[in-house]
Amino acid sequence: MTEPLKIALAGLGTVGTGVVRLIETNAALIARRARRPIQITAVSARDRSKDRGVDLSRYAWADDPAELAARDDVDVVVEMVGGSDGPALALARTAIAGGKSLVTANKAMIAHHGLELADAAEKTGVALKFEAAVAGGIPVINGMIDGAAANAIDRVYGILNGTCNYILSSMEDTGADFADVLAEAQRLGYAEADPTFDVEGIDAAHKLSILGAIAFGAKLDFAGVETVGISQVKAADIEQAHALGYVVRLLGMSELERDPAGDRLFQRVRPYLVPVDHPLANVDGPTNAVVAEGNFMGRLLFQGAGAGDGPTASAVVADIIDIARGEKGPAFSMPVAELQPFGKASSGHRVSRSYIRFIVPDRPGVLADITAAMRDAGVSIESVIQRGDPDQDGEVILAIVTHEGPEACVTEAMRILDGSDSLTAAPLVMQIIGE
Ligand SMILES: NC(=O)C1=CN([C@@H]2O[C@H](COP(=O)(O)OP(=O)(O)OC[C@H]3O[C@@H](n4cnc5c(N)ncnc54)[C@H](O)[C@@H]3O)[C@@H](O)[C@H]2O)C=CC1
Ligand SMILES: N[C@@H](CC=O)C(=O)O
Ligand code: NA
Repeated sequence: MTEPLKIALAGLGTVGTGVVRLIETNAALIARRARRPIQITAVSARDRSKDRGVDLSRYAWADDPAELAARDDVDVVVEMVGGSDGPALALARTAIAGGKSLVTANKAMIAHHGLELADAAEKTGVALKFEAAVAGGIPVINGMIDGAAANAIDRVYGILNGTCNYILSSMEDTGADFADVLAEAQRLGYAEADPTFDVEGIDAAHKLSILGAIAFGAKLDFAGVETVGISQVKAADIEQAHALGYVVRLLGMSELERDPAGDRLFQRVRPYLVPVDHPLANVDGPTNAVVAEGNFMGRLLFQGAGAGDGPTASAVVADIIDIARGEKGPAFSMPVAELQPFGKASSGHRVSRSYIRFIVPDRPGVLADITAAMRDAGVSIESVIQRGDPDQDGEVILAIVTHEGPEACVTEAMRILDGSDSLTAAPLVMQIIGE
């Protein structure tokens, strides 16, 4: 019998418990595919006595996850604790330095420290793998590194956060309140420990920066992602979008802008209006979808569960199986030293149609102030929609759809209106994506 691959699991929450259940349920199948058994030897979490619905009595227990990296009966450390720094990073560094391969689901840690960890893994000759960190159960990292390896990729974009997609599509279907849907996403195990990371777009930005590094061979640049979340999106925006033939989706968009003076990387996460007949418009619930455009393959669409215990565990165990088969390729598809430090492309010169929602007092002159700001900034208006009566505070929602034009002009119009007494809240701008 071939020697088993011995693994230690740090973190036994949604993902960690899913991994135990998957490895136990599919042990024989996994052993055949991995060409050797996968054996859990030790586990660690905060609370030993908690009932997780899985039997942990066969595995050694460590109160401190860092102890796992020092054990002789561990070949691979699997980090499912979370957090960009703290115990997760300490464990990752110690494991790699000690010659153990690392599998992690932690996009925050990879977005902040992935290059350092990948470099260390190259030096010690171990594997660093993080398929679960981007789009949960969808094999998008493997797909980009292996399946799309022959292509120059110019653009990669999609729905990268299951919690936000669950919130937006539930609000759309049921008219439910933002806070109630978020609480349900937390109960189902989709949300981050701090759900601000989900709703403010930070989690999607972590994933987008990782994806961009792999797709373009770029030096990972999380700080370069322009990030806006969904916390300002109101039920009225979703209704309005629907009336116009769109749905609202939080998208991550990453594009390599070719320029003889030096290519630049555009990275942005924000809510967009997506036409109802676009493939991303039908992506509902915690489902994620990633579109990659390559010069020979054309447009590739990956779609599947982006969050939750089973799908995420599936991605974690796929990485473990790859390691069992001897796969140790560079974490970001090429050695860290070869990744390109592209400059940051700004969004200002990008051309799009925009939806701009204002909350205004119900009095004469307000519309004139707004349209004057648009005129002065060079924004051409396609339609103005005021729906319904003023609410109990005497406020009215006013939505403007612009013609196609440079985004910098919309930004300038918002600057002119900043602090105006014709607005009672900051406006919300959402770009409208094309086909
Ligand atoms: N829940 C999901 O659908 C997905 C989660 N992820 C990532 O997987 C990782 C884990 O996520 P979840 O399982 O959802 O989190 P969770 O909160 O359900 O579980 C975290 C586990 O880590 C342990 N832990 C936390 N702090 C610790 C500490 N200081 N020392 C020892 N143990 C500690 C907890 O006891 C718990 O067992 C995170 O990096 C998350 O971003 C990735 C993809 C999907
Ligand atoms: N909180 C994340 C979990 C998976 O990455 C999400 O909602 O997508
Ligand atoms: Na994935």
